Amino acid sequence: MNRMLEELVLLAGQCQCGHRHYDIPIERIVIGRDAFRQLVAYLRHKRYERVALVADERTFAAARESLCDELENESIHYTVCLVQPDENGDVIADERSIVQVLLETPNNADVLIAVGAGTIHDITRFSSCKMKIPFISVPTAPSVDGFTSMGAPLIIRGMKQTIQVQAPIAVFAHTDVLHRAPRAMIAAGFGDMAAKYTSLADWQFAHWMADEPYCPLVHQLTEQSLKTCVDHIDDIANGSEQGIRVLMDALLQSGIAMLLMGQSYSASGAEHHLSHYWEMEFLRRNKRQVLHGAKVGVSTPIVIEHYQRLLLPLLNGLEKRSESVHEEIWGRFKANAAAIRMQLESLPSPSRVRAMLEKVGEAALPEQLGIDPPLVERSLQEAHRLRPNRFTMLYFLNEWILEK
Ligand SMILES: NC(=O)C1=CN([C@@H]2O[C@H](COP(=O)(O)OP(=O)(O)OC[C@H]3O[C@@H](n4cnc5c(N)ncnc54)[C@H](O)[C@@H]3O)[C@@H](O)[C@H]2O)C=CC1
Ligand SMILES: O=C(CO)COP(=O)(O)O
Ligand code: NI
Repeated sequence: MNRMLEELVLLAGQCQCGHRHYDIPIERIVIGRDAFRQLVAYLRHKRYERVALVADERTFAAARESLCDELENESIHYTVCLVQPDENGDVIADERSIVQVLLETPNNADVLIAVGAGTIHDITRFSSCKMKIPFISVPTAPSVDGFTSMGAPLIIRGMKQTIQVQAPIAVFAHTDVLHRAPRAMIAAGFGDMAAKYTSLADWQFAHWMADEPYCPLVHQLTEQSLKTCVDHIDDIANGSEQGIRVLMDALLQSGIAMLLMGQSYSASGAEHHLSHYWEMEFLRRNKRQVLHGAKVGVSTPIVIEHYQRLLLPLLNGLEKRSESVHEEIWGRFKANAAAIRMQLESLPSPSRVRAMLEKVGEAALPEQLGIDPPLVERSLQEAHRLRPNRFTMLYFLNEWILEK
């Protein structure tokens, strides 16, 4: 794994895309049965004496025995902050959780350790950055690609917004812990990767249409992570050791791809915006949350269907510019029409994506997650507004083609 890290640092250093890539602050990535022993050796090497663990009740239970034994054997002093769930039993990366971590972390802590999945990482990532100390990642489930990124998607006053803060300085993933994670979380990890079909297409589109910063290397790294997951779908579906490892490698690599851009362009397109919209609506309705990867998994074929249904006819009638579309925007669309068509036609069919999701034990349709058709419809019309500076195909359709 560290070879992968070294290669990425080298590749990023040599990249000719013209954008300044963010430095990768991650010094070590360990995925294995001795991850916690190596974590303790790393803490010693860094001379960290005051360590603050951030977890929730479930994630702490998943890692406690092996992790705390190692820390205690080496007499490393640690405190534990167990982030409290909300009224529905969900731990949310919001103001309340952040304040709890800030209150319960000793002022002289040297480092925070996120012991959990996506939510605990985002709370820890944000809190540690504000405390001006580093954080270390201990993933308890291969459920998202956010462990190695620098963005923290937070719910602030009910709105899901992503704030760029910091990446971890090291990742220690214990394979036994990951292996014992609920199957739904492993399936969700696959869902977050399947979402890259549309996030990459949207990113490429935004670059063509609105000069959004773009890097072929970051695109390629993300695409490669997606491909490896698809190639090993049987292993992931079986939850085999090999499958978990492949999935975790892919999630970490996709996270580093985001980190290189300092933004989630490569990993989050309209399918993520739909998911964020649903998440905010569930919070408003006081409904139990649905896993992020499950939501972006089901939204991916919806977005593919939507794009192919609405954009292909536009591409077939390029001479008929509707009055509503700005001349320059239409000009760009026309100039890139062949590439956009190829992009749309190379996406897998919605039924193929749904079959993949079903294979890993993931929901294929939003209804299976309690997301009703009117909510899906509304999100297709409004979710692009959550990220108004991303020129996704959904943004293009809603702002220039459909609403006017
Ligand atoms: N920073 C970034 O770039 C990214 C951030 N995210 C964010 O991550 C969040 C979602 O994270 P998820 O990992 O999907 O869910 P999560 O972190 O909210 O965890 C879901 C539930 O699973 C439990 N859990 C975790 N590990 C467990 C284990 N080993 N055994 C039993 N229970 C366990 C947790 O306690 C929690 O109740 C979203 O807010 C999403 O926006 C997602 C992708 C990228
Ligand atoms: O979930 C993510 C990538 O998988 C991050 O996306 P956002 O930047 O939209 O929060
Ligand atoms: Ni995601």
